[in-house]
Amino acid sequence: MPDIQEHRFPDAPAAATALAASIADRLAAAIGQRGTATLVLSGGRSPAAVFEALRERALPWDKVIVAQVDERWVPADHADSNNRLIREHLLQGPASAARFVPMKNDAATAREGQPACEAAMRALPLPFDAVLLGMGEDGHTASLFPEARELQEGLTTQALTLAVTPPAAPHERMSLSVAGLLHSRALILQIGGAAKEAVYREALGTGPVEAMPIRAVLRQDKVPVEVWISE
Ligand SMILES: O=C1O[C@H](COP(=O)(O)O)[C@@H](O)[C@H](O)[C@H]1O
Repeated sequence: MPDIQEHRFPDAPAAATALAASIADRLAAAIGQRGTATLVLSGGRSPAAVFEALRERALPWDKVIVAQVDERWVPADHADSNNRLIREHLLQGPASAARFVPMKNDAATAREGQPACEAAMRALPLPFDAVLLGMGEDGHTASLFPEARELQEGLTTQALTLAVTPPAAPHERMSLSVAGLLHSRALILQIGGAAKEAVYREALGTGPVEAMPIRAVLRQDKVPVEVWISE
């Protein structure tokens, strides 16, 4: 089992503020030690408030590299684009000086775009300083979905990235693999609300990783995991 540290908050705004402060401290420390910091971000609904609190933090943003945990293969201005979420909620004001390395490229499909995406991720300083994860109520994290035909590949490949067609969610995706997620100094999992906390508690129990891919993060022993829970 990894070192799992839980942080609990009475509501989402309190969790977002505290999590943003913790991430900012981590980035500042990385910049102090290595000159740059690499922050790898999830999309979906959960992280917007964290992004908004984080962009208010005083950091040498030009030394921060922002990359993605996963991306829907849609144009950058699409409502479902994680790229758009990051640009609109984080990369504003002083934080716009950060270097953003999006996953999506010009290829027509995620499968065709994967080699260039892989090269772009491999060109980043490794290990990443922090990876912010979300989790769906089906136990998926990044775009590693239960029952996706690429799930085994995502769990076993040594490539950092893979293309995924979700079985029950829109858009072909690009996702970090488990190996990609574990190229990190810290994995930070956001859990909002009672339903997701129940899924997270279930994932801590026994059962196959394939049924709840978040277990691949919760069962490894290479990278410490922080779980930020809001009620
Ligand atoms: O599809 C995705 O889902 C997960 C969870 O999203 P949320 O909306 O339930 O917060 C997210 O972590 C991932 O980045 C996203 O592409």
